Amino acid sequence: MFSSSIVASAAKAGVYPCNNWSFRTLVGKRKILMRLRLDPLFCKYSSHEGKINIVTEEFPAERIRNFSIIAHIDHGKSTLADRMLEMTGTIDKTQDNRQILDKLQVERERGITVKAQTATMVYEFEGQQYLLNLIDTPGHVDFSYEVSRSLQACQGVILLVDANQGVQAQTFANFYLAFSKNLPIIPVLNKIDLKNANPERVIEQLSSIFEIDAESVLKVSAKQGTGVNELLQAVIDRIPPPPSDRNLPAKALLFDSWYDKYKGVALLMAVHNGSFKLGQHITLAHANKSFEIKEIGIMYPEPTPLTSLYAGQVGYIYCNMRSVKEAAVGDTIHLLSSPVEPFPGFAKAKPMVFAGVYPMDQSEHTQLRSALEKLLLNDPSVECAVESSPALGNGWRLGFLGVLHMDVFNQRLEQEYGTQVVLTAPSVPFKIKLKNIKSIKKTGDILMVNNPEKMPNVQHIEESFEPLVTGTIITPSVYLGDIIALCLERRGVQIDSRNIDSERLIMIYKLPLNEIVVDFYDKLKSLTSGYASFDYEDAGYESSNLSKLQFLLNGDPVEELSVIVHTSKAREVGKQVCSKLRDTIPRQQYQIQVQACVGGKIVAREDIKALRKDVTQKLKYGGDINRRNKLLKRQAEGKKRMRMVGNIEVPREAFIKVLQR
Ligand SMILES: Nc1nc2c(ncn2[C@@H]2O[C@H](COP(=O)(O)OP(=O)(O)OP(=O)(O)O)[C@@H](O)[C@H]2O)c(=O)[nH]1
Repeated sequence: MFSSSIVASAAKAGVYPCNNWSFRTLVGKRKILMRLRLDPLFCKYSSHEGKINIVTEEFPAERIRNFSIIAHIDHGKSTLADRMLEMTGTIDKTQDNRQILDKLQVERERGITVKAQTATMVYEFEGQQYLLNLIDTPGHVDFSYEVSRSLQACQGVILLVDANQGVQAQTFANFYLAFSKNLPIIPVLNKIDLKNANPERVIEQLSSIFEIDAESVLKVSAKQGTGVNELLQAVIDRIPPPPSDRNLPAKALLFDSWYDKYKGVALLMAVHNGSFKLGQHITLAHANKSFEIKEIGIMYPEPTPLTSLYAGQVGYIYCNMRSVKEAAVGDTIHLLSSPVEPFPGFAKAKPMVFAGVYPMDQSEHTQLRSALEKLLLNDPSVECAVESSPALGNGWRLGFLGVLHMDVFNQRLEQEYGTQVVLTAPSVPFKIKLKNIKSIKKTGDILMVNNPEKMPNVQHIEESFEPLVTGTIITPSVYLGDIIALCLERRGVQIDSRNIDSERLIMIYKLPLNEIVVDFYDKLKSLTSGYASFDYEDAGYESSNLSKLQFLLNGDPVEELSVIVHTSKAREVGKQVCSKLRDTIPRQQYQIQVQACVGGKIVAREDIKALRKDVTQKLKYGGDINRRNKLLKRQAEGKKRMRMVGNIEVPREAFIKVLQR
């Protein structure tokens, strides 16, 4: 039974429960007004002053606009989204709204968006109310899959450019992404309030690089709100309504999903045709199951329940889906009773770096698997396959879009699911052409090697290939010399270099992915005092002189430490890892030789001196027998955590330290 005061206050606010299921959730969470199911026609949302009515049925597709904000990192996308949400009364103006749509802890801590977020707003223009669905996207190249996925649910974009920094590498990449999808682009200069903003120079850049008409560029200060109203009007004027038909059978594109521990999987969808209503039975084109819609609503900006969603609208549903595997982004949602032609689906993300992920302790394997499944649902750009290692046990090999992506994923596992993992050093995917030898099953085949342990013997390799990228660097011209030297050191080949205005250059380089994946961007930033920006895209594979660098302890190979390197870098990398091993493997009762070798040839060596360790030494001259036994028992337990390499005990922690970056 619900308390009568709760029911009374709900009724006063003009909201009504639809069923007991929703009421129970509400009462449990004590967020009564936020969570109550609403009158079937009117959605009264009273979480802030100035209540507004959203009459979803009253918004035909002609009065709906779906758009994304795209830009280089830190050019102000999330701040602009804050102002738009304020101006449309979606969030309270009196609060200190800072990057409201950066909802994840990792986003707040790092000050970057890693996950595209959707928010619905109602905006009045020329006496008519419009429903605007905005998607705030990440700026960093490692999260570009989020941008391309978001663009599938939009009919246009706002391209934001910092009026001080001008066009940067991700402005370039994002412009072409939207351009290739034939989406209308509204060019907008942001931060015009800054003293050193130079809007005229940036407009010139936009015209010369993208052939954008100077007249079409808007100027705003997302921080102060200047020009944001005009921008909202331009969204209505310049972006077309979604092409949709209410009279056709219900059909929606699933473009994002997440896991709620109470309600299961949430599906974020763009409704193309027809409508979806609470209680209806739906299915997905690639899931062989039916689900009942238990909750349906819009992101306002938090999930806000309604009773239905209509063609052209963007919103979420909960349908008691528990298995994350059933919610593949790009899939088509339709009513069980009326099948539809499915959407073609999304192109899969192409991982650039791979790393092994293992539980800290094998007893946490099941917990980690469950956490991984849920996080993979929210980040479909990560590729996942099981693997095992003698030192680290059973785990997974994950493929990421870059090292920042990998770091963020690791941080999210810890913060959102409380799981601590061992993450091995990142490796890029190499291709190996095998020799035509009878003993090899797949003769002449090309083998994808994303784990150095799996690199075939040198005698079996006909040719090796490494992945390349086309890198775009935009920099003030004064740093030209330093950047050329850095790219040369990283085996880069210049393809193009030209001025984009009197002070700045754009340089295009072909670079091996292996050379840029870990620290290239950091080096570039420190060389140019943070003024250069960098973006890259896949540029296929090229034949390369690759070697598998192995590590030996007293002559025995330790496979999980192997790395694939360009032969010219084998000695340098070998030295680094050998000295790390020397510092992390505890001294034992005999000397240990740590060696790095390529194809049997030693390229680096360190020694760990012998040490006679007797844990009972302190008790030699008198001492309690019980204490002595206790110490011996503890030592025996410690040995269980050792990986034996020949007769050398290597503690698991040593592997973790060496394998981690
Ligand atoms: N002066 C000034 N600062 C702004 C303006 N807009 C944004 N900023 C600041 O620029 C910084 C980056 O803003 P964000 O909104 O996080 O940028 P973003 O593009 O969403 O960043 P990512 O999501 O990480 O790519 C913050 O410190 C903002 O306060 C503006 O109009 N004027």
